[in-house]
Amino acid sequence: MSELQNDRFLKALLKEPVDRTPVWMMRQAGRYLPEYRETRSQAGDFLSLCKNADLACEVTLQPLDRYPLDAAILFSDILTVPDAMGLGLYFEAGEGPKFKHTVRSEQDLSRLQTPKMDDELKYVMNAVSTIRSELNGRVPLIGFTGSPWTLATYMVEGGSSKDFRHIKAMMYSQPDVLHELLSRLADTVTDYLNAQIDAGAQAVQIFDSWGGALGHQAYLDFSLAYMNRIIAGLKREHDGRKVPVILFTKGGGQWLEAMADSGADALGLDWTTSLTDARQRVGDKVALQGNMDPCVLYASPDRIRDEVERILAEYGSGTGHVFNLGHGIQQFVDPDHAGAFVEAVVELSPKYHR
Ligand SMILES: Cc1c2[nH]c(c1CCC(=O)O)Cc1[nH]c(c(CCC(=O)O)c1C)Cc1[nH]c(c(CCC(=O)O)c1C)Cc1[nH]c(c(C)c1CCC(=O)O)C2
Repeated sequence: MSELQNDRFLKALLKEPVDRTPVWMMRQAGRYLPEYRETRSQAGDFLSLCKNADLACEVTLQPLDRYPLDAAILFSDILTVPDAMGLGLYFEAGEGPKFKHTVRSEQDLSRLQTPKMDDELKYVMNAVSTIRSELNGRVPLIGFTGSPWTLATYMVEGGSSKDFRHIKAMMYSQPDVLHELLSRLADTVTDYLNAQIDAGAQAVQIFDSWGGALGHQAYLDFSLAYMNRIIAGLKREHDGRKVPVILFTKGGGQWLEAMADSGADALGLDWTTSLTDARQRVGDKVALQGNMDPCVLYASPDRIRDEVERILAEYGSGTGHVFNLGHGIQQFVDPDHAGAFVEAVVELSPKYHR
């Protein structure tokens, strides 16, 4: 495996000095790029694209060919895990993900399969190793998983949800069933991330997209507790180098202190939290990733640049910041605006590292 040519992303996550602030975008490979839409139509549909290592690799690299990004992220989806547990994932045009089967009872739980990383989920590991070899050391590759809580929301609701009524009803009236589901997910997801690390992932991110929908105590008991368990079970080294872990709870700004005790190296922040406050609260323990509102990319390149400058100043000088959006880039963004964002970070950030 060839030497890493650009390691400022890994260094910033470990709070080692860097020459400028590293930058990548959540969902950087996706529908806002015409070349992505082209490759997806070649694959037939989104899931076939995820399951074809060569095409998944191709779309992973597309944003890197356009922009000076400091990391690549595996092209896949968090819902590959519940799919491999037997729930039958499919995508309805314009409606997002759906499952053929849901998990709402003890009996549903007993039907769940325990997927093997070298069988049902082998295609993900093939994508990781194909991407690593194709990247050839340009930038590090990020692996990822959904958090147990976030995966469970899709498994219990049967798809996306606004109110989370089935899973919250379960949480309040059958907490043991939900704990059992979360526990099974924590074990599977720990294996899943370790298999990605073995296959070549150089950092991993846990996406807890819906942790912010929980009450204070419920977040600690039903989301964070299981993420703590995962992090404790991860192989944290590969090829003699530390594999940093990023924990991202969308809407989790109020729990940063508790999240900083999870063992994660970095916390992902959405745009509702100030980087100055976050750094004061937990900056001695963890690095911070974020946190521009993805909708800023609908504004002009000049306005985007101003916002990048504001966020760089909000974090302040020194390492420990990975620039990102506060959530995934949206499909209607102009690719040139995404370029203006990345270039602004590249151009404006060196003065914070002198
Ligand atoms: C909740 C969640 C999902 N998937 C994911 C999350 C957590 C992050 C978040 O909060 O956004 C994570 C994800 N999904 C995708 C990636 C790829 C890596 C990346 O570039 O960041 C990652 C890291 C590709 C994708 N995953 C999906 C697409 C769009 C599929 C298409 O091509 O039509 C992509 C590029 C599909 C997907 N997958 C999921 C939904 C709700 C949807 C449909 C949403 C929509 O329609 O915009 C579940």
